[in-house]
Amino acid sequence: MFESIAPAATPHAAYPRWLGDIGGTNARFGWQESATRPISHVQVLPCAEHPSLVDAGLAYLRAQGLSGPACAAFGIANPVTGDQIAMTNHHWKFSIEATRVALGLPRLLLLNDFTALALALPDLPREQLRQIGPGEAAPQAAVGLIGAGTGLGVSGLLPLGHQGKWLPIAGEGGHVTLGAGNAQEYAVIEHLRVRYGHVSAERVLSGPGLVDLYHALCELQDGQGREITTPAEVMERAEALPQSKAAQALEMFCGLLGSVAGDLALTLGARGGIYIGGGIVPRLGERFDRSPFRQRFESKGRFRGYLAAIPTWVIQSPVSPALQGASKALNLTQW
Ligand SMILES: Nc1ncnc2c1ncn2[C@@H]1O[C@H](COP(=O)(O)OP(=O)(O)OP(=O)(O)O)[C@@H](O)[C@H]1O
Repeated sequence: MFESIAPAATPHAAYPRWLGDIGGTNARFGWQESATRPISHVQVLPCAEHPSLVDAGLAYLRAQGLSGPACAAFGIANPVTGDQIAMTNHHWKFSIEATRVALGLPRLLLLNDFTALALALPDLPREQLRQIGPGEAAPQAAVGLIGAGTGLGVSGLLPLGHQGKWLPIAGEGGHVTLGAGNAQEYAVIEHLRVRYGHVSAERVLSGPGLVDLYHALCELQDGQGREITTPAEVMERAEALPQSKAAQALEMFCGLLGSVAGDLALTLGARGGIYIGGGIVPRLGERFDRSPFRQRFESKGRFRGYLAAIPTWVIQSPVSPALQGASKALNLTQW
């Protein structure tokens, strides 16, 4: 529990700061020299090219010629429930304390990557958001965050009183059970259930999930299409062949994302809006705007009107805003 989210005195406010956003595919690092300076030295390192987080971190510091951070905060695509981390969608496994020592850090804070991203939402410039559909944010209302990348990240912010303070959510909403909205989705989910047992939202709403969804549609139709093995290939084929199974997979992906985002909005009472992050949706560009996303977001029976009033935005920031959120987390006590 959070006892307080008031800004802490030093040493938590120490600089320079080393910031990280560690996903299942990419580790993004940045550096913040002082409270008044923007994050600089941003570099993306493919996780697969480094045997451990320590190796990736040291490679970053070497490449950028940086040393001696006063503290560090890394968002990571994982629950952070104690000292031991075993990444859900990558093989890195480590002790936070051993990592702190190996990197020579006076303080290392690890938090969920979408909790970090949620902390950055109130400061996101409007020009880095693209609204999908209608709706207007209610002031001082909860906001939701969902993002498909290697996995499916979910978080949000709950308003604390009326002083513009927010409580970020550290949950694992990507692993909720995925529900079907029509017979075709039901058939795909049933196909995946036979394979995985539990079909979480992430089993479909992620990069690997898009490939599995495409393969499920192939199996349920003509059995052709196994040569496609990456989400980028599914997207390319969908773009080239609008009647293809790849295009159907992408439509279904967007519709299911809308449905899960609508569930999140209902659960949180997120009348402040739903933000869409992660690496997949921004790559869809305007195709996402034309997709069934928004219709499925609103399609919740008697709550259609409630959802129609809630805005949905795609985050289109050039630099991962989770780095800013990680920096903000360092200013909060109890982290
Ligand atoms: N050109 C592309 N088109 C579609 N998908 C792509 C493309 N390039 C990469 N991807 C997919 O995007 C996903 C990575 O997204 P992102 O960069 O958000 O990941 P991440 O931050 O490392 O992951 P996460 O935080 O979800 O664990 C991977 O599944 C990858 O295959």
